[in-house]
Amino acid sequence: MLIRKLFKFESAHIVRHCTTRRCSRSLHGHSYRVEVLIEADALDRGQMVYDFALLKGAVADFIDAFDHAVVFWSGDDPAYIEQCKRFSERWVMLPVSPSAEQLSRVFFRLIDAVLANTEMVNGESGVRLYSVIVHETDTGYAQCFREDAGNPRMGIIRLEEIGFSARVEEDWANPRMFAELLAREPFVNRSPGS
Ligand SMILES: Nc1nc2c(c(=O)[nH]1)N=C([C@H](O)[C@H](O)COP(=O)(O)OP(=O)(O)OP(=O)(O)O)CN2
Repeated sequence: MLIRKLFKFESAHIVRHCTTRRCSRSLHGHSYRVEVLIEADALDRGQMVYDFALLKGAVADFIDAFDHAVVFWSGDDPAYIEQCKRFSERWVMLPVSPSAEQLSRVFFRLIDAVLANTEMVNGESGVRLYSVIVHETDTGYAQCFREDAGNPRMGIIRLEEIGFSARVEEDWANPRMFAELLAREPFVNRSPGS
């Protein structure tokens, strides 16, 4: 069975080498919507695949990292990167260009790592990330499946190569969340309200 949770954020980017000049040469923003689809073949003690409330912790915070942030590719012009960091205290650096496709892969890698590192304490079983959909506009979206997230022909996404600004990390409930994820320290799946 599948469940789906919707998240929203607004952010700015440039997508180098895309076909339109507007997109590849001018900083512009989008109101993104992110659909996170999770599957399981069993239900927890609450008779749920995975309690929606549990997605309001680390998963929500990782997506919120992109909110009111400028998102750039580490392979972009160093002068542009320097100015992004200088004039925006909220920024996210990615090892891939911030197209909708790559954002869906980045979110897949992050959320998959969160779930893999999560200690399930309410009888959840076989909980797996199925897919992530990133809507860049009302009319265009990209959908990442597991085989896309790890596809080297689309670019390797190593979590250690993602960078969040200090301000972004300070805004998280746990500012050490990303460092702990990289260190494979376990998350406990309690919701923020419990
Ligand atoms: N496959 C992709 N195509 C495009 C992407 C992308 O990430 N993946 N991104 C862009 C730009 O970021 C652009 O700003 C959005 O493109 P577009 O849909 O053309 O934007 P509009 O505002 O014109 O949307 P309409 O709903 O069609 O008015 C370009 N392409």
